[in-house]
Amino acid sequence: MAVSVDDAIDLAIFSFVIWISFISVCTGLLVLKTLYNVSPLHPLCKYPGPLLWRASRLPASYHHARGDLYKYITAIHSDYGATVRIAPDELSFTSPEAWPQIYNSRPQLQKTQFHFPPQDEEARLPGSMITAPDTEHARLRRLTGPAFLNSSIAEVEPVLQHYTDLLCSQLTEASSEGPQNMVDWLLWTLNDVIGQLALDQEFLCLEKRRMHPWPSFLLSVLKTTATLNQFVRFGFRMKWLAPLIPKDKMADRENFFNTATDAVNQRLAREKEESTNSEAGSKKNASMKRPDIIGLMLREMKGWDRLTDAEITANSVLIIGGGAETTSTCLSATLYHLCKTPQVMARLRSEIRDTFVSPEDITIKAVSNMPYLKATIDESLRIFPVASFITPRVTPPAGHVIDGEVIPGGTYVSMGQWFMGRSERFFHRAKEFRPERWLGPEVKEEGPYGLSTDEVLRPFSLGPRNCIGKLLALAEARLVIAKLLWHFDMELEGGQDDWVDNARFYILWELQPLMIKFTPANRS
Ligand code: HEM
Repeated sequence: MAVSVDDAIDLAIFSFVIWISFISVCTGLLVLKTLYNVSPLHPLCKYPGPLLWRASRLPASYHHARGDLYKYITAIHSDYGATVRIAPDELSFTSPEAWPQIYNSRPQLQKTQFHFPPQDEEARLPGSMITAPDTEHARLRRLTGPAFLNSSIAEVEPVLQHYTDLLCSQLTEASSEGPQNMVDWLLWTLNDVIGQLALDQEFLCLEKRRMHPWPSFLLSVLKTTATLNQFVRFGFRMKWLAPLIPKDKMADRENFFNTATDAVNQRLAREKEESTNSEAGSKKNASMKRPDIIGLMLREMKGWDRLTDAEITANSVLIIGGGAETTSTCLSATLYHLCKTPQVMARLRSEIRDTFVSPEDITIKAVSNMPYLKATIDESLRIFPVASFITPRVTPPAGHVIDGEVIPGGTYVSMGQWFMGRSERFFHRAKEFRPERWLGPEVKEEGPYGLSTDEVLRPFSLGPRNCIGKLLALAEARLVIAKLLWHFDMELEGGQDDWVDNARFYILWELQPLMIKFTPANRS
């Protein structure tokens, strides 16, 4: 049937009116919602915060994607107080009492999923422990936890020693070429360690002085994720956003998952072979032929209570993503503050050089007994908390008491850790890098708030979903700092005053180059 010109015009006008009505209704609803967000009717109306942030999630999402959200949260706490509203449905707390109420309550508050790569429909691997729902998480954590105990770390010590020594010998060579970018060197070292521990792979980052494509890929994914997740927060589905991701990135992703899965499969096949060949048939002996986290995990699994191969792969990938960049950031920040504070550097150098006659004496056990070294790392995690913004939790529908107030259901809640670490409210002379504050005779120094230093901050979070790698991270950090200071004298190249200020936090940190001049230690 032929359509007349008049009919076509009517249809076009009708469509136009429908669209205009639709857009007007949506805009009207949006305006109403925005007005409601800042009205006295909103359940969070009594919590202060900048008008735009209370009205819409856009400012928080924008700054999250730019990597400077932590700075804005800090500024909002400075301007508006201890508990602030950083989005229509989100609060940030700074009262230390709120830590366990958010991160260690019974039952657990649900963890939000907006900070990690979303599980799309075509996900190649199951979720890892960091995103798993609580019930599943408990099982994953029970099966992987033993691989991160002090006794397990002692077993993988040869790997940590090997790469720390390699870092020192490579730096000895490179130091004659001029100042070195320690952000790179430390990333290379920690990636070499974690590649060996998590996937039994030699990444050869230190040897080739470059990042291995896998950790590079994971870091780039995390940065893109910080942006994509903001769209997901506004109701977009990951599969709608996928076409926006360049084809070569998708190919990298495919390649990454294939090679990671192959690596784990090879490692598991070797385990089976070694287990069969083992003279005594003892699984314990087989697992420990080459010390790594997979071997330690497998040793703990019994009968039906096991991780599937895909779960081992997913969690190994998580450990690569979370285990190297975190510790290397802590180490970069520690070196930066040491170089900026010569009296602290001198005291720590004396502690290390007076204790150890030769570098072979520097063991994980020995460095765990050095008070000033330990205090220096604690102080570094105070002034530059690697987890500046720990994943928010959501209050249950019936509400939840935090810091003496009933917080309405469905509210996102988190702690302003960056603000707390730098606040005169909690720490005397908070801007100074002063490890001495952690060295009280019996207890740690008491801050203005009346709490000892280690009660204010939780750099590794707390509760059942805290950092599984805390002991490993601290062992690595102490070992690397002790060996670097034993071998070298160090000096910053120029002031680099903006180094901290220029850092960006997505899910992990992106740091500016940290240029340091190294000279072999003067032992006269
Ligand atoms: C200075 C170094 C580190 C810091 C400050 C740190 C901090 C944290 C924090 C705050 C969390 C909780 C995240 C959340 O609630 O979303 C976490 C989780 C986690 N971290 Fe670390 N981390 C460090 C090093 C490591 C290392 C070396 C590893 C492994 C080798 C590791 C593996 C993990 C894993 C697997 C989780 C998830 C735990 C779970 O969900 O049960 N981290 N980390």
